[in-house]
Amino acid sequence: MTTDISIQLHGVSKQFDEKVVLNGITLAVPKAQIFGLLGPSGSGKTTLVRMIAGIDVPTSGTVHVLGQQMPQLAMLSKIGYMAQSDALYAELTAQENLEFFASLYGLTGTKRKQRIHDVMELVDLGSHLKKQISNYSGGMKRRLSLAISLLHEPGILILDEPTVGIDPVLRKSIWQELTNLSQQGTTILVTTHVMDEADKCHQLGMIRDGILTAVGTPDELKQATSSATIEEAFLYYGGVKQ
Ligand SMILES: Nc1ncnc2c1ncn2[C@@H]1O[C@H](COP(=O)(O)OP(=O)(O)OP(=O)(O)O)[C@@H](O)[C@H]1O
Repeated sequence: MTTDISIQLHGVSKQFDEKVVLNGITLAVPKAQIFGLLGPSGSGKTTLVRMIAGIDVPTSGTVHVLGQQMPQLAMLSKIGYMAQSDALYAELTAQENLEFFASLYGLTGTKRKQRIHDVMELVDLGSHLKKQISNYSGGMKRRLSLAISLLHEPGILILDEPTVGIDPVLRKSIWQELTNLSQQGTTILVTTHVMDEADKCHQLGMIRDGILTAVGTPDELKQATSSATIEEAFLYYGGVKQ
């Protein structure tokens, strides 16, 4: 495996009982790239990112992250994962949630304090640190989940629809930060339904019924489908446009 590939999948399939959800996915994501996964609801995006994060295992095929076969406990500290549903402790404050995750990642002392401050500023929740999560809105919970995934400065960031419920102004600054992180060497895998976000990715993978139907830069996918926009290309690969 070449060292400049951060995420490598070979023939990854996943079956739940009789149902084939992913079918033979082979994919390589280079280091420092923002790779977007696009596909209709139920096409298998979450199932795929969960296997890359090491939370689930393929029925067949292999997943390597930074050259290590997944799942692997030692990779926990190298991966930031933001799931679609927020994994937060509702009865605790934001600060207590952040401190819990920081301790999982071995962050202590001044460094922990600094990181908590930095990630909360980034998601514009700096003034809500002491608030109990049960009093957070849906969008605030999403932002806190994103902050937690960034806490330990992971080399691999896996974000499952990170900007759902986040207003356009903050969405823009979050994407600016994702671009900065990728420029500093972070590899980012993101699922999205938002087309202007898809356009900001270096490469896109289109998934339909568990099959990776196309991979390329936004411009390549537009050209290949004679589409003026990514939305049109998405509809083509999603099977809507004839
Ligand atoms: N644990 C499970 N057991 C059985 N079926 C499952 C399980 N997890 C996912 N599925 C099925 O796998 C398919 C793909 O689901 P997945 O959540 O990966 O899709 P998705 O592309 O992320 O959808 P969305 O965009 O709506 O989030 C769906 O039909 C779903 O019902």
